[in-house]
Amino acid sequence: MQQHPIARLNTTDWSAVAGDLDAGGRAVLPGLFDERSCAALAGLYEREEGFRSEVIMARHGFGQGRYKYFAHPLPELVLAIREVAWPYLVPIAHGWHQRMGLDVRFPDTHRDFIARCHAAGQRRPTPLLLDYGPGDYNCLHQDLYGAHVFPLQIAVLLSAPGRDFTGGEFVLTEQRPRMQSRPDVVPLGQGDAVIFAVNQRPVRGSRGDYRVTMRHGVARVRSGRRRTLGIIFHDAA
Ligand SMILES: O=C(O)CCC(=O)C(=O)O
Ligand SMILES: [Fe+2]
Repeated sequence: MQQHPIARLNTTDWSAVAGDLDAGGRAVLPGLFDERSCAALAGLYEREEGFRSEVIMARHGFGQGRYKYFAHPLPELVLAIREVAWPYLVPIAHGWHQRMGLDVRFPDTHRDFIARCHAAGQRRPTPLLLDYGPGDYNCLHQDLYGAHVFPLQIAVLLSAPGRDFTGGEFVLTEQRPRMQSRPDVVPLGQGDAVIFAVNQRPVRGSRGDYRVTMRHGVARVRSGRRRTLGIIFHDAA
């Protein structure tokens, strides 16, 4: 039997994750969700209750497709992932902040970070479910929702490529100083999670660290339906 997502987080090789994030601004956790967890989460999209809003992406020029932000109380699994992943991700975030010369440091618990967001007026939950049909896509973007930003986020692919949909690749771009953006397609299977940079990350150069700017998006879905769970650690203004 496959491990529960939380057990899977606790047995992850986080130094390997840190290495991947330092090398390329992203790390894949294969099979974070088993098929049952994927189906349970993806199936929530049709429900009326449990969400604070739905966004039709084309109306805002964000792409084509739709997404729903969860309302409080967040699904238990989403809450648990943020709380359990937090202490593993904070040292990585601190390493990046130190190398980028940013003063911000994060508290020991995610709960305390949320309290910080709330005190600054960032009170709306940001975890979301995304839903794409044939022809849909997600333009390159950054999930910044206010001054308080945790520099890493997680997306979990809930649908099975090849079986549920074709196309719809997860894409990152990296903008290096004075250079054009470099694309990075991240192959994901059903239940795989990708941890990636929200905004900037440090890269080691011959004369010390410099910053690159990351964006993420989704290539056109060719056929079928593709659903994703997005986990952002800061709340929104
Ligand atoms: O659907 C995806 O894979 C991308 C989702 C996304 O933009 C996010 O989780 O912030
Ligand atoms: Fe996003």
